[in-house]
Amino acid sequence: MFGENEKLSIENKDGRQLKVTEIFSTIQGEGPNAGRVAIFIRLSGCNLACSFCDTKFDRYTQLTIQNILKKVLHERSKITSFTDGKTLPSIDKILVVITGGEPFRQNIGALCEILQENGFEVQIETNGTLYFKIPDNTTIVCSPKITNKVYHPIREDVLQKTIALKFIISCHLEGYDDIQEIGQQAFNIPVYVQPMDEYDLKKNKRNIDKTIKIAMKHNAIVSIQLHKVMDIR
Ligand SMILES: Nc1nc2[nH]cc(C(=O)O)c2c(=O)[nH]1
Ligand code: SF4
Ligand SMILES: [Mg+2]
Repeated sequence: MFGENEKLSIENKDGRQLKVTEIFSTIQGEGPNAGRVAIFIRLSGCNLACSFCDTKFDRYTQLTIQNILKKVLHERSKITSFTDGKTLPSIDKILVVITGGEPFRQNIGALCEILQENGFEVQIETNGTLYFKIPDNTTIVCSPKITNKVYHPIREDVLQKTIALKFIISCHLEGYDDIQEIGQQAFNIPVYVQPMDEYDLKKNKRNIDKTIKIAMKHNAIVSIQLHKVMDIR
């Protein structure tokens, strides 16, 4: 959180066990799936240390993917407990979001597969700098980062599966003067702009104003962190 985490490199293993910080059900608060019921799997560690990072991900338990699935199924049983397991027809599949930290620091291919075999839709939140092979119908929301004025470009293999780009907009960090358009033209990916939460009302107001200006200029889509508005996880 706030750039105080140790930068960790990729763990090149078979992905049968993963370092997991938390598993919980909530409402996806950001990007194209905002508002959807979702089960979050937060994986531990990140290869970057952004000064504005709003997440704790150092703590972890090493879990087999079978145990992760068990916990996800338990969360699903809580969500569907009012409906005898049947959800509304509008909710085709329940969404599982794999985030971090940086989820592609670990080999998440087998986890995505087992989740999809069990009827879940899987979406990954990534900073776009790391990648492991994932099944075709897994989607990626990529939020590229700038640290110490350096832009970290999105990898080509990440872009191939990216359904939305999410730029975090701040008035107070150099390098966030405007959205980068990397990937937008070549891949025709929808662009979301989200005001950075700097835990300061005045700064946040300025970030919102700037986000709106950028949205207007680029015809981008504004993303507000819904979970923070609702004061949930
Ligand atoms: N509700 C909720 N939605 C989110 N969307 C992306 C999140 C993240 O931490 O990656 C997040 C999160 O932490 N909580
Ligand atoms: S890439 Fe995301 S999780 Fe990693 S330090 Fe930056 S904001 Fe935090
Ligand atoms: Mg978060």
